[in-house]
Amino acid sequence: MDTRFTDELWESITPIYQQILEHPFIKGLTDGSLPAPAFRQYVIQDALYLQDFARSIAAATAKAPKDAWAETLAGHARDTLVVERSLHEGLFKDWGITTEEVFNTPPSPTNLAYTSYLVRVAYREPFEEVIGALLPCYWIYWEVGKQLEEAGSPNPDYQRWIDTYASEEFAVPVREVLAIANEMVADLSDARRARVRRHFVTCSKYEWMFWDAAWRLEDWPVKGKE
Ligand SMILES: Cc1ncc(C[n+]2csc(CCO)c2C)c(N)n1
Repeated sequence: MDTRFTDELWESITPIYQQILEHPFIKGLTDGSLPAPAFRQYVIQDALYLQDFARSIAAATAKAPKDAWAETLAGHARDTLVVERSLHEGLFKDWGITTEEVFNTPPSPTNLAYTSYLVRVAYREPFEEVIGALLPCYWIYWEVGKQLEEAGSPNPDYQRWIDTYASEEFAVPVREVLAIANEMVADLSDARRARVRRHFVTCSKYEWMFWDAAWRLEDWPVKGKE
């Protein structure tokens, strides 16, 4: 498998990835210093994020030029809703929050910006650009999961989160989407590859911002009747 394209993509986000590893939210997962309200805000916002993420993969499925890719992506759209929800629902139960309350929570400004970007790319741009936008979500979580696994966490909730993303089970969809990314660029011009990379970099920044927003307990700076 020729991985030159995805190697190049990762190369373009190394400074962003370093800043993710150094972020106090990520450091706080392993040393246990992450305040519980920040983790809780993260998990609630993530449940909302996954609804739109799943729909963006479904849109990529509809645009896939090869049946094999459509088949893979259809499975990911389903698994996003089913598998990750199980991690979240266990936590909501422990915290005494109902799923209704979670889904009635307004998305934070950063969450809305990130998901709106994903959905916009998914609905109006060509297949390869949608994959470029979706890829950081898979890949960064896998790399972060593997990195944090070595250190572990004294907090069982944080350890469970780390275990989810460091697991071999989670590696399968990551490898599948990386393979699609490398295959899809075979006949693409440099200009079209550059557009894929642009989305990849933008969404990698949003991944940093998503953790940062929870860390800051980000809220809307003005209030309406919610
Ligand atoms: C903000 C945010 N970014 C990435 C993920 C991880 N993730 C969500 S869906 C999916 C694809 C496979 O189900 C992956 C890897 C997350 N949970 N939250």
